[in-house]
Amino acid sequence: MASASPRRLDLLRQVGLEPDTVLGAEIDETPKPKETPRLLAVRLAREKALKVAAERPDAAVLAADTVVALGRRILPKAETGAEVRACLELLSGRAHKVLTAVAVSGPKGLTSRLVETRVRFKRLTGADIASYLESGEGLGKAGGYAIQGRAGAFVTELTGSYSGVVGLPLYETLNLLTGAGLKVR
Ligand SMILES: Cc1cn([C@H]2C[C@H](O)[C@@H](COP(=O)(O)OP(=O)(O)OP(=O)(O)O)O2)c(=O)[nH]c1=O
Repeated sequence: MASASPRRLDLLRQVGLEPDTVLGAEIDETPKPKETPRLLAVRLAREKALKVAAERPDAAVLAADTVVALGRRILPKAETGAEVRACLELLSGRAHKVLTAVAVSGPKGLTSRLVETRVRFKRLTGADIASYLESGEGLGKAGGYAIQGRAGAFVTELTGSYSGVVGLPLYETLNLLTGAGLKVR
């Protein structure tokens, strides 16, 4: 598995899969000029899978990438409290999309899937944002929040894949692994 994300590993384990090796794939995640959120997610997932596949030519490699988008606007992976606040202010009271791409490099080559989930947040109060910032949970997360934590209480509607929002859409991942000729129990 080409991921340094403990959440992705937890999701795989949730369905009884245990990767032989877990290796982070460090790549440049900067969007290209005018790149759409969907194309960005797919490109990065594929690049992560290929990078680790080059290091481990005989292994099957699974990678994923999550991008949060408001229309065509890509929200950053929030690295500071100020970025978390800016993301939450944008997401408050509206619907956004979480795009997670999964890529598998296996015996049949490289394949990928894109999973799109629409998430609506309640209108956030100043107190909601302040206490979320204090929790620190939004740091390092695409779009500045993690649905599996306190921000779960901000969600009024979700259409798509919950596991996709957390970082690895399980139904599509299992299908992709099976389609790539890998045996998954
Ligand atoms: C929206 C959202 C994102 N996230 C996380 C999932 C991803 O780990 C992260 C998005 O960044 P990614 O670049 O997709 O992943 P990563 O850098 O954490 O891990 P790796 O590339 O090694 O696989 O945001 C949540 O945990 N919960 C959420 O609700």
